[in-house]
Amino acid sequence: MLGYVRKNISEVEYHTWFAPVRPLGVQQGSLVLGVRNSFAQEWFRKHYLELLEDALRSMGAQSPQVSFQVLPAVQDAMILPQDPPPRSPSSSNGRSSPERGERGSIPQGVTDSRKALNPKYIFENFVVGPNNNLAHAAALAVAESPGKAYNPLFIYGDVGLGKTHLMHAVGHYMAERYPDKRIEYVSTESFTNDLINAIRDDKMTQFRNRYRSVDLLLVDDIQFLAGKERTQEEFFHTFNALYENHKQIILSSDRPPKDIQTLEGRLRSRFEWGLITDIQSPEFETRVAILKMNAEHHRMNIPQEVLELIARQVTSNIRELEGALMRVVAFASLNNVPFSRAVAAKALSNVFAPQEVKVEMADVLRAVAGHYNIPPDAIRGSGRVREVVVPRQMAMYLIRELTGHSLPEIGGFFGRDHSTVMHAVQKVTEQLGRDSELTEAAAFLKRRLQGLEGDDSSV
Ligand SMILES: Nc1ncnc2c1ncn2[C@@H]1O[C@H](COP(=O)(O)OP(=O)(O)OP(=O)(O)O)[C@@H](O)[C@H]1O
Repeated sequence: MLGYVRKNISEVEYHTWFAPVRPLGVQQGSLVLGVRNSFAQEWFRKHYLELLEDALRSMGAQSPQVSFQVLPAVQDAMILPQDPPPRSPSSSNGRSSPERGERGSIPQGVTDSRKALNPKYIFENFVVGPNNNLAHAAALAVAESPGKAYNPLFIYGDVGLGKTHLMHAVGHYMAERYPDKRIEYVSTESFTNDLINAIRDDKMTQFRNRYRSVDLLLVDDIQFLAGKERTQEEFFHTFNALYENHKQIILSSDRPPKDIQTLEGRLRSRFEWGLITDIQSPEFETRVAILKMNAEHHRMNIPQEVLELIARQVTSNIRELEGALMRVVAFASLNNVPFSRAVAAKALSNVFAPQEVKVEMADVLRAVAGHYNIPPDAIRGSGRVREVVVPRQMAMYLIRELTGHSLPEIGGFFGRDHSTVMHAVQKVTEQLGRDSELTEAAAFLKRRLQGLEGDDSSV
């Protein structure tokens, strides 16, 4: 549709109105397009409805219908990680951030995709750990001496480990220091698509102009070149043109060049000219640090133990890690409960295999105190009235059941000896099944401490 529209209106009009439009789906036979505000909605209805219907007709629709909806404003506070920049061919080929002919240094017919860089993906937001420190150091070196340090820089690693983030960071770094430099970020898919369009529309000169006149070329997911001969051929020439002019090239891939099947030998060897570096899955500490940074970034005070629980749950993909944090935040906020390990475990239980929450003695004490509505210190104190003795025995029993602590350790926690704990555990065990109130309390507290029950207090 966009192709049709673009041919029928001016470039400026196209970029002003159509670049921000998002397809929302089909409702009752009508294609629903998301627009930025009610003014745009009105404008589309008045000026572009017919054009859009014609576009659909040209694609074979019998009785095309198009309607417009205002896109909801993005609320920064609730949306934690920013989405990665659009990668689909229709939205990431540079059209979303065009400045054709508007900037002195950019030749006509050439896009400046600096704005396509995700603002979140900067060096300052990149947590360095043993898993990524080499890739990080290499990216920094390249950012400081583009075209000189390592060319090309080839970063590979599994999904969601920060390859795109590092590439964009170099882009931002360069854009800040050298505002006149041209930076192009493109996914291999978009590159391929642009090439296909250029061939079809007889615009190869513009295509070559665009890619061969940049100072920094960032190409994501280069493994998708596999099997695409024409794209490889064109990319080969782009690569050579840039390389010979000492322009920096950074490539990312999910595997090293030698493992990309059906990649032409001459391209493979070029990819190996510079530096090949990988990113591994982050260690536990790095995962916690990433979560902490994300929480702080959004001014959310999330206890360390909650971050640790999330970091234990998601071990390999950082995008998923950030998603898990977002789920926990949304869950706590929707249910209006404070962040706790139990809340986090509950929030994540639908997505990930339920995880054993490691229960600490202090957790049990707090939960029991909350349930019986007495201060924790009273439970650990020396009082002998029934109101504190029952909760104390319950707490000892639950600690014995849910933690790996020994009788003397539990005794130490309560300032008593191990025989007192043994007696308490026996007492509660005997009462279970006989005393319904105590049985229910034990079952409820157990579930809550293991994160299987809603958290209405301060577990
Ligand atoms: N070291 C890190 N510190 C902070 N955030 C990170 C780090 N690594 C990755 N992230 C975040 O994880 C998310 C996924 O990263 P990114 O998109 O760069 O992964 P990728 O390796 O390019 O994945 P794909 O293979 O899907 O393209 C992003 O939100 C990014 O900011």
